Amino acid sequence: MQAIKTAIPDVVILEPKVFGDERGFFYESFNAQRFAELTGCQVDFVQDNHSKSAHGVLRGLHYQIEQAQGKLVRVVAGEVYDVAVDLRRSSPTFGKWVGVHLSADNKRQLWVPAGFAHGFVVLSDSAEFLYKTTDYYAPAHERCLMWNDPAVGVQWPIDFAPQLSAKDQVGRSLAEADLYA
Ligand SMILES: Cc1cn([C@H]2C[C@H](O)[C@@H](COP(=O)(O)OP(=O)(O)O[C@H]3O[C@H](C)C(=O)[C@H](O)[C@H]3O)O2)c(=O)[nH]c1=O
Repeated sequence: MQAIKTAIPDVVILEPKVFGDERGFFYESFNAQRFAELTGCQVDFVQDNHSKSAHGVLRGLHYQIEQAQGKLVRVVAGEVYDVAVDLRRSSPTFGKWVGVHLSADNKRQLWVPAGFAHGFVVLSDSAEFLYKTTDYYAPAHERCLMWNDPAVGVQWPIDFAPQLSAKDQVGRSLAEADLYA
């Protein structure tokens, strides 16, 4: 597993070492010691999530204002464009975003620490999205940052209107959103 830096120092792409042979492939999708070495974070993941979405679905941009979740995300079928937005007021990269293509083919993962809004749009016919979180789901604390706030300016690689849940259709702008310290 190796780490690839992004424009936001705390957000790290992890690229596993894949062992291929005539049977197929093997790779360690998570190793706590290696994760800590590569991210500098000592975390305990408490929940695994798995979602499947059709082409053009955009889930996000979500965060929990209390019980903030760090997320280690990956795609095991298809391809998504995955985005993290820094919502930490005290951060030098407050309001900045990073995006990365995650796919079953590239096997890349993205570490999104607590303090960020997170989401993705599906670029393949469908995508299966797996992720670990550092705190439990807390719906009362869930918030949604609008996916297309010009003040954030995420450059989603789509030329169509994404399919959004009712909740995601009424996301807040950065100016109105609840933020972290
Ligand atoms: C997130 C979550 C949801 N649920 C239930 C609540 C709903 O009945 C159903 C679908 O929830 P929702 O529409 O919020 O799912 P997503 O739109 O995929 O939400 C996720 O979207 C982006 C990608 C994120 O980063 C978050 O992890 C998460 O907010 O699953 C649970 O039971 N536990 C959970 O941890």
